[in-house]
Formats: sequence, structure tokens, C-alpha cells
Amino acid sequence: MIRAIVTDIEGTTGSIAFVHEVLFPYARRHLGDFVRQHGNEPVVAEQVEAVRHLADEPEADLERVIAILEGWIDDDRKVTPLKALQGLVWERGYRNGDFTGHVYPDAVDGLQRWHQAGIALYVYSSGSVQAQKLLFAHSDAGDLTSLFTGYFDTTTGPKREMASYRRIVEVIGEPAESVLFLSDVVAELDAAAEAGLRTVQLVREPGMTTGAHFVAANFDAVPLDG
Ligand SMILES: CSCCC(=O)C(=O)COP(=O)(O)O
Ligand SMILES: [Mg+2]
Repeated sequence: MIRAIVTDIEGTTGSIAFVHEVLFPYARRHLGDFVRQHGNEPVVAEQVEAVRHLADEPEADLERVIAILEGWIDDDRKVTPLKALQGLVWERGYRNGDFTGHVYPDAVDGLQRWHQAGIALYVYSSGSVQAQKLLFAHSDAGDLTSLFTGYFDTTTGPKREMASYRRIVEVIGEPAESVLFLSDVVAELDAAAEAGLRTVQLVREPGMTTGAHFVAANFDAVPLDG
């Protein structure tokens, strides 16, 4: 019996296009000025220092750090300091009404249905927990945050590593086999299955790589039995 569902965001609850054509370009446009303006504030300074450490450039000045971050956006690197800073930059975009978080209507329905059925819902995304909460608080369908029990990001570990899912299951406090992980990415599903979780792959667009996981075209087709 499924007692908890952990869902990915990009390509699962919302479109890949929203992340790559709205969120990432917004961060690319505003990140430099944001870091220049707020670089002395502890929450930003901590991430700037983490960039220097991760890039192995301890002497990098602020302009060099910004260039590193912009390169990481271009390469879609799922690294914690970039993700934390992106979340801070997107906050302004959501609050200004520059965009709303894309969530597929079937995902809204499915999440509401499962929540009403007493299944605990969690998010696991490379986007920071702050960015996840912003997306669901300012979604196309309104504030959906009350549906979720908890959020996990790269501070729990990379999404393609089995140990990350072991940690998530420990926090959830349910047996791995009663936790279902939803994602569009086979490598993430492989890692979750290795940790003993049940898995379903969302294939929302033609031509996506599939693997050994049950495939669903949308949340209506996600089976909770068998
Ligand atoms: C929290 S919305 C932004 C998502 C993001 O930054 C990202 O890299 C997508 O990662 P996911 O793990 O949801 O595929
Ligand atoms: Mg995804």
C-alpha cells in the first residue's frame, strides 16, 4: 500500500519548457545584479563562498563568481549554491507577478486526490526547497503548498544516487516499498528503485528515454496498486 508519494518537478508536475524557457533565463538575466547588490548579506555571501569552493577558485572575485554561476546555468548544473541563489532571484519574479509556477492540471488533480486519500506528499527536486515552495505557492492553480508534507533538494544528495532516496525514506518514516517516486528521468528512478522505493516514470513528451519503470502519460495514469 502506498503511504507516501515523492514527486520530481521539472517534467513531472510541470513542464520542462517552464523551467528552461522561463525560470532559467530569468535567473540568467538577474543573477549578476542580485549578487552584486546582496553579496554582503550572509545568506548570499555563504553561497558565493560555496561557489569559490566548488569551482576550486578560492581567490575568485565577485565578477568571476558571477561568470562561474552563469556558466553553470548554461550547462544546467544541479549544484547547491547555484540552486540556492536561483531560488532567491526567482522570489522577486514570483512576487512581482512576472510568472507563475507551471503545474499540469492533471498534477493538480492528482495531488489533491492523493492528499484527500491520506497519502503524504513530498517534493524532491534539484531546485532549492525555497524555489520549490515558491513554485507551488505561486502556481497557475494558486497556492498548493498545503498539499505537501515536506520538501527535499540537493542538500539531501544528488537525485541520481541511491543514498539520497535512503535518506528521504528515513525522514518520511515509512518502509521504502510503501513510498512511490515519480519522475521523468530514468537515472533518478533507477536510483530510487535501488533504494527499494516504488517508481513510475512520467512520459509527458514524445521521444523521452524510458527504462524498466512503469510509464504514465500523466498523473491520472499513475497506479497506486500492484
Ligand atoms: C524548483 S523549480 C526549479 C527546478 C530546477 O531548478 C531544476 O533544476 C529542475 O530540477 P528537477 O530536479 O525538478 O528536474
Ligand atoms: Mg524531472
